[in-house]
Amino acid sequence: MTSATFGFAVQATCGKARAGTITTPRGDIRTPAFMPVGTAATVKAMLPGSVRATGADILLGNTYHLMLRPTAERIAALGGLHKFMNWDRPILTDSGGFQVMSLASLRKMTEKGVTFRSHIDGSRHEITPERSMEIQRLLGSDIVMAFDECTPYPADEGTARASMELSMRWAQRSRDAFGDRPGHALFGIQQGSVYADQRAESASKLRTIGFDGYAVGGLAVGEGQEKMFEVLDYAPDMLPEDKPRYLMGVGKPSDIVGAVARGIDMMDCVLPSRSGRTGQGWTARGQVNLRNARHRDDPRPLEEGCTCPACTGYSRAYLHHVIKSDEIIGSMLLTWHNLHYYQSLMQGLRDAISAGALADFTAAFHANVALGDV
Ligand SMILES: CNc1nc2c(CC[C@H]3O[C@H](OC)[C@H](OC)[C@@H](OC)[C@@H]3OC)c3nc(N)[nH]c(=O)c3cc2[nH]1
Repeated sequence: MTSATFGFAVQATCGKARAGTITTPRGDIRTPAFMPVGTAATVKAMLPGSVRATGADILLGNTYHLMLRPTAERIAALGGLHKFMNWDRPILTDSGGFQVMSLASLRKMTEKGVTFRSHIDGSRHEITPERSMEIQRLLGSDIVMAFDECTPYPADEGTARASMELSMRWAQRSRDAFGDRPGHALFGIQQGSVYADQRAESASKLRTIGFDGYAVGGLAVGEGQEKMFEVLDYAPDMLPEDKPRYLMGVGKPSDIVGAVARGIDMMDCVLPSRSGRTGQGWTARGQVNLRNARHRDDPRPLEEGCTCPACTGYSRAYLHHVIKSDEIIGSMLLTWHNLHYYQSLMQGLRDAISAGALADFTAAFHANVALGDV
């Protein structure tokens, strides 16, 4: 299905959890959704067709990385990011602030924006809300993130407030610069660290500006799962219930299950792909380290019953061998399995919400993990 405009409809709820559909001109996104990370115009070790085969309806691109190499202007001249990376479904791009603060050197932040030196060649660059909107327009992304500052953790109340208020001024500038682009969405990003009053002020300011979707930012920055859930017990409720809610940078499978139960509709994380490249398999019974010698004679698949190419075509012994030998196929197979597992988890969550059975699903999820891998 496609739609000329950007829309969101909830089909079922179970407690605070929602099962819905985001409609875009490039296709529908089933929610709750997990979005694989395609930082430099590729989901590492995967072909786009493979990413789709895992069940992904949307993937992520990175403003910071792509503006530095090959540049947004070059991608635009070549027909935009979808054509460039051969992915014709929806793409969401982050606005660059988080990456600048985590990757670039010699950063200087002012009210205007952030100047920095590229981590690739040391060249000088500037990102402002206006420049971030321009880059994301040049890339052609379907869902554009407002330019914000992800408040570091921990932050005292004064620091958090100053950071949140700056991000809200940048949110207004992002909205003004984005303009009117039918079929494209602009998402605002709530900040306020772990302070409920600041989270409420941020949400109120974002609602006044008006966005097509709302992200919960400033989490998964070292606060730990307990503290993150404490904030998620109230922060998503402050955002409009008729718009998608996106929790940025999350997370482990148990993070995802807990976030969905608290009203989150979209998530992204490098974990399944990045850990796949280091030989870590994610399964219904927890994490499996394929580098461990215990697998070297094991003829069984990584996960019984999994229908991914790694589990239907290969043994643990083979996966152990190619990972220890640092063979490229090791990254390919484990990335594919992990993304397949994550998408299967999302399908299970969507089905459970639609059946009004999220509590049972959650209990079974934790019971399986507790069994551990054998
Ligand atoms: C991990 N905890 C985590 N990640 C946060 C990201 C970045 C998400 C970003 O995280 C990687 O970039 C580093 C991904 O690339 C490796 C990006 O995918 C393209 C992804 O973009 C949505 C945040 N981004 C913004 N703009 N604002 C945030 O408050 C925020 C919070 C995060 N917590």
